[in-house]
Amino acid sequence: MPDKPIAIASDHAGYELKQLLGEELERLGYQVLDLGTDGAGSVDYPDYGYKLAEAVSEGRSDRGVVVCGTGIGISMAANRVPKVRAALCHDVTSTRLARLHNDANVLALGARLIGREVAKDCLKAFLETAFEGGRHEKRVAKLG
Ligand SMILES: O=C(CO)[C@H](O)[C@H](O)[C@H](O)COP(=O)(O)O
Repeated sequence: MPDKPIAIASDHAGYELKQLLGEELERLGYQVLDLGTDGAGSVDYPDYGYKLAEAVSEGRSDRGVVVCGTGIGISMAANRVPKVRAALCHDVTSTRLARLHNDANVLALGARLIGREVAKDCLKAFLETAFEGGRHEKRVAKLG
């Protein structure tokens, strides 16, 4: 298990799935850093995308999960923060490849697009798949 917690954040559209994934993380034995939102009331996804990305960029967490309705807006926000590589994934294959090839440190999910079981499978793949390195090292380095 990592020393640092897994950070999670969402807007209102992703709130329910974020809660579910937080519970799943705890069930799997991970520490969780929940950065909100804290209910189903309408909020703005950039606020939570930035908040989580800053926690990863500053080293308070090595991995994070962000959720909004589609995963698009919150991943756009997260990717504006230095050292963050957020990958919007819809299935286990894209999630595995985001780790293997891109060394993604943030998983973005769309709560209105994927089911709960797929989301949990993506979460597990995100946490359990190592970066492949090799030819991918210099490409990831070019992302800054
Ligand atoms: O940012 C998004 C789209 O890229 C998210 O899906 C938001 O959750 C969505 O836009 C929120 O929509 P709502 O109608 O305000 O619930």
